[in-house]
Amino acid sequence: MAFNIIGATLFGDAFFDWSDAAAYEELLMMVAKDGCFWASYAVPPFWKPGYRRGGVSNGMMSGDGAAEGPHSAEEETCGSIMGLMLHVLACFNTSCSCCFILQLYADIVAICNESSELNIDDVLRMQYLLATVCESARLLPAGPLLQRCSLEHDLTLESGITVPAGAVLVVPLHLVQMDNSMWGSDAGQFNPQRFLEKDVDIGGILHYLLFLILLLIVTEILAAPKGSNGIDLSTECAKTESFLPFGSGSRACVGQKFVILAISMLIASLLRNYEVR
Ligand code: HEM
Repeated sequence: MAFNIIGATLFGDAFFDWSDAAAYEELLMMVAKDGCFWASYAVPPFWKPGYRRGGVSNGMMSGDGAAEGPHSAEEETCGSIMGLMLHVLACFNTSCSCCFILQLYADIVAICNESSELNIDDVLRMQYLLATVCESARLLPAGPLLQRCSLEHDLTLESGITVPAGAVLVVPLHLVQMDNSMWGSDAGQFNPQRFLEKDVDIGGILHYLLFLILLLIVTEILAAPKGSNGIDLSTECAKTESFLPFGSGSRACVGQKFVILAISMLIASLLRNYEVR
């Protein structure tokens, strides 16, 4: 009810179809995001007339600065409820971000205390930092897809599907990297911790090519039974294969280790020297 009254007040029914569930959800997300953004600024609350007169326009508002009369007590109450809800959301997000940053900072400080100069070996020991960079690349891969094409031969996948020679196979990175069956029910959430759990090996990701060669040696040449060395190789491989911001296989990005280390080094240097607000 609160959303409908506020929505009708702010956006007008002419601008929005309230029976459209998907659009409604999108609107809620937009309001939530806007709410978090505006919550950090000293602007009048958006349910007050001054908010619109201030010329705020985000595409869904009329933005023409039309004069509003004083709002009713009901509208004010709904506005307060809405504001409270947005603040709870903002507090939750803020506390999550603080936790991540504090853990990162703790990781960096613990290692930097030992030496004054920050070097690659230090960064390689910052497991939480590396995990954070990997988790960012998982949720927001720089490229949306990978492509593969078998030029000469048809390719039969394990599932039995045959991809004809010459057909371009597109791998949608976002879908693979947010696959619940691979990453768990919280696949859509930012959680660097997942890379520190024992069945995901950051070293394996950083040294992916080496990892594949080792895997080949262990599983095929020596024909060692799976898990004989205490690690479930099929799980390791599957997890690593569902982490593809730098591609996979013989055509994987040659710069991937450099990139992860360079980003980690930059973040470590920044967080070590500056307080980020
Ligand atoms: C954030 C930075 C980067 C991202 C997200 C990225 C991502 C990728 C991706 C997705 C591929 C295709 C892999 C595949 O098809 O399996 C690729 C290929 C490649 N990348 Fe990167 N890359 C980055 C930075 C770099 C840097 C810094 C270098 C050089 C030092 C580099 C060198 C290459 C090369 C040479 C290939 C082609 C490899 C081949 O076809 O054999 N990349 N990269």
